[in-house]
Amino acid sequence: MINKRLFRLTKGARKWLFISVLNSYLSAVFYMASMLLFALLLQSILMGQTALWHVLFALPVLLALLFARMQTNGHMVAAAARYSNAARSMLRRRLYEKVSEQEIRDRGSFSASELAQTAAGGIDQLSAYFGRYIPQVFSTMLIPPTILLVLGVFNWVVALVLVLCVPLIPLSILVIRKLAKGQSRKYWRAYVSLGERFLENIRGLTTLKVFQMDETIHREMNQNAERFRTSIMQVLRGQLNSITVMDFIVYGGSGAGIAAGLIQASQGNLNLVGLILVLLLSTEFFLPLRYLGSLFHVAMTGVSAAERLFQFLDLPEEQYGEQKLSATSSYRIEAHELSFSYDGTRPILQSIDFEAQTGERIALVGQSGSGKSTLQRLVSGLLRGYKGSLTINGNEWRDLDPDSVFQQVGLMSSDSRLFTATLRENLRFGNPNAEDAALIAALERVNLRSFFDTLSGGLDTVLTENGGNLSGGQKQRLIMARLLLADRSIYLFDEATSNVDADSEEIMLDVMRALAQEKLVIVIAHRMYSIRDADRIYVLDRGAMVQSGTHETLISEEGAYKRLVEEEEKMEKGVCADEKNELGSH
Ligand SMILES: Nc1ncnc2c1ncn2[C@@H]1O[C@H](COP(=O)(O)OP(=O)(O)OP(=O)(O)O)[C@@H](O)[C@H]1O
Repeated sequence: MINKRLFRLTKGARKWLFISVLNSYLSAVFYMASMLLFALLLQSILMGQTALWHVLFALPVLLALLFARMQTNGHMVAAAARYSNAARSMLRRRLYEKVSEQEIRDRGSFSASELAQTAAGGIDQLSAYFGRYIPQVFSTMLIPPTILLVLGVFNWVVALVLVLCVPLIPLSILVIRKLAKGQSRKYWRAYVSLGERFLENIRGLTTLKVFQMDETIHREMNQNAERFRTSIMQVLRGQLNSITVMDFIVYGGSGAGIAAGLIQASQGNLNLVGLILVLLLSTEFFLPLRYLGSLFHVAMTGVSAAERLFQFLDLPEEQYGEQKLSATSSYRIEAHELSFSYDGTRPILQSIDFEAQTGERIALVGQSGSGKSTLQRLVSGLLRGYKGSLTINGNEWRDLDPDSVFQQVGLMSSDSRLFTATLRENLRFGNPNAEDAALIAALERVNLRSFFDTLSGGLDTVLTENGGNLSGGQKQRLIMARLLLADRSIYLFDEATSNVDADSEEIMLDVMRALAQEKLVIVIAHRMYSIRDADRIYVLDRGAMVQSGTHETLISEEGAYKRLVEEEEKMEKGVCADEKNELGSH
């Protein structure tokens, strides 16, 4: 009835659940006490035995009980909301931790938009699960048995009739639950798929327009929306049907209890107070069960969202050590027989030997898919789970605490991002304490000073999403300035200069060369000419390290490096010839 894993997650917040259930129970007790008092008063009125002090005593007590019930109801709702909020923030925190851990590794079948939807809508669906459903399960276990006990004191036959009707409710809940589970899953899948496709299509709208696919996708989106509408209607229909069945059982059951009470009273087995209580409490006996039943659909939808969430949380995790990497002025990275696989089956890197140290500019080259980025990620400490040895200053990477590694390592790739914030805020991601003068000096190092001077807002200029109001070259140079402000000891550049103009590339390459005077710089290059003067070049081929050395030694060997250089030269000649032909034809 309660999803054990979801319930276990709320360990730290159960105090609020206890307070909510306690208040719900007290509220029911106050109600029963007020009904008993009311029944006694009514009996004395009907029997003509009412004295003035009866009324003077009963009225304030009734009012006090009413007030106490109102208060406990308020506390019940507030505590349940706190329980729900605490549970949802725990889930969100766990999800965000996992997302940041999983960012580099395989996210399995989970797209970014599904995760965003789960974090927002999915976890919100659980609001009713934690805030209403779970407290109600416990209240239902406590309140109806207490009412039964009170009625049983007056007449056990009435109590028995009510008890006999009870199994009908869990039975109907079980049937509804079976039917509803499939519907809730379908609803959640339709919801996620609609959101996912919508986000993807909006992001790729220009591409869709260029290929004149926007109309087709529009129609597809309409079909998705219709599927979503149908599944929502199914869930609502199921909910209405189940409420109708519940109502039938609740009012039928309380009718049976009242009928039994009347028969017992007519046979002289139930006094007037007892009869009035049967009339007033029979429906109250069934109401918690009915309310629980009506929450089932909401709860099931939340659980369906949680199932996907748990599948994500259960993806294998990176194992990190706790050893701190001590800060020093010189670092040496060594890999020996280093192998890696993302999924444990397909080898991506095989028996790699590699070394690099402060004061060097090291280049990694190779065909697309040869494993360069994977090696970079291992060296940056983002990926673990490797076989063989990878050390930094003699410390095995897998034993190190990731934060102490990230303090020394700066990584820039072609998909490093800028944020929707001012220029100053974006730069300060690198160093939150940097003064404006330091920010401007960093801009100067990447030759953005003159551009900065043209901005009317200066450092307060707001950048749109991922630097949308900058050119490709300006964006990458700005990201580089941010990295320089971080002042790391080891700099990793993964195709940082791809998609930038020749001028920007030259500026960025100069910065890398200058950095290598006193830092350790490892560059993944897609243009071979840009790393000709590197201290050492490593050549990867299908996950294996096939060559290493300087440009001069490598170009003199018949091997993968020479082939890569020749391919690039051939391509460049081809481009030049095309350009000449084009000019000739004009
Ligand atoms: N997160 C991932 N999960 C599973 N496989 C991955 C993942 N990232 C990369 N791979 C696979 O690992 C192999 C090496 O990829 P990697 O990105 O390291 O190559 P690369 O040499 O940097 O390629 P490119 O020059 O095209 O960027 C590829 O076959 C790729 O499919």
